[in-house]
Amino acid sequence: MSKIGYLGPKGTFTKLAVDTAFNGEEKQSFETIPECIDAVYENQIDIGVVPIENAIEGTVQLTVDYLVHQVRLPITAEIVVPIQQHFLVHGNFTGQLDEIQEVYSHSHAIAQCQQYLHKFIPNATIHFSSSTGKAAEIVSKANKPIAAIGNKLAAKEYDLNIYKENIHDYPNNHTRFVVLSKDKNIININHPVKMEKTTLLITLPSDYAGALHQVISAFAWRKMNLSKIESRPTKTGLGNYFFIIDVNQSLDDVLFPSVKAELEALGCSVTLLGSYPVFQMHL
Ligand SMILES: O=C(O)C(=O)Cc1ccccc1
Repeated sequence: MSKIGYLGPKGTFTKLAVDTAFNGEEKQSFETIPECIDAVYENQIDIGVVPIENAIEGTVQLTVDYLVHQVRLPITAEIVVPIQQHFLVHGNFTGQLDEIQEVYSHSHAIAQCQQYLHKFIPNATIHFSSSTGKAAEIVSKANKPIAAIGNKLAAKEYDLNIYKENIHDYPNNHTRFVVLSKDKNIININHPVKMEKTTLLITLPSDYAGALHQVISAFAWRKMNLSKIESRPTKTGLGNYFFIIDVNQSLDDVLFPSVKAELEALGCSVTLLGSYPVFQMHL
């Protein structure tokens, strides 16, 4: 039986993702994304699950940067989960919304509910917490009118009332979670595979006109479909970037080696971050 770590504490969306995708396994919560990734690296756990991208707010930069710059672990699966954000208050709170002085949540959850916060409690102070579960924990222990943004599991785990359901600004809210493990054979997710994907990290040669165009062309003329391309600073100086590219197919012996050779001939470096199945969850 594998030991699975996740961004906790109890009641996070990551925990919901883990509970839906894996059953029966031993689970351990971590307060931060780097702690969870480190634990896989140091073999304290076999599998780590952390958020990587939200449909409304975009990439979870901490996850990408930690995986690229600090601890390289293969992505061995992706779990996509629908996200519903609720406004959670302490059970003792019976007052009006405008009495709420502070709102706690993960920065992505706050960003997903920007319009609701702006419209209904524009004067509340926003506090960012390491996760939505942590925010719910803080509210459960507080003795003043504060609120958290989180899911139904958090309301249940911390005995909070759902003051208002579905406060996220856009209806089609989903988050992608990456499954990280040294051994891809231990991943046992009994759900239909939606698609196969490969994630590459590409660094361009500096000062080379049209380099990005040529990189994209290498995939285009091979009819390799890209579902994401994102630039991030290399952290070596202003204006230096690497690209993370998601290709909608699994690693093979023909197309990927030839793309790699073509890009390397241009002076690019190409690193594989993972080739993995994508599972779409329905909660
Ligand atoms: O904080 C959580 O519950 C997480 O798992 C991270 C997150 C935050 C907001 C939306 C999706 C995932």
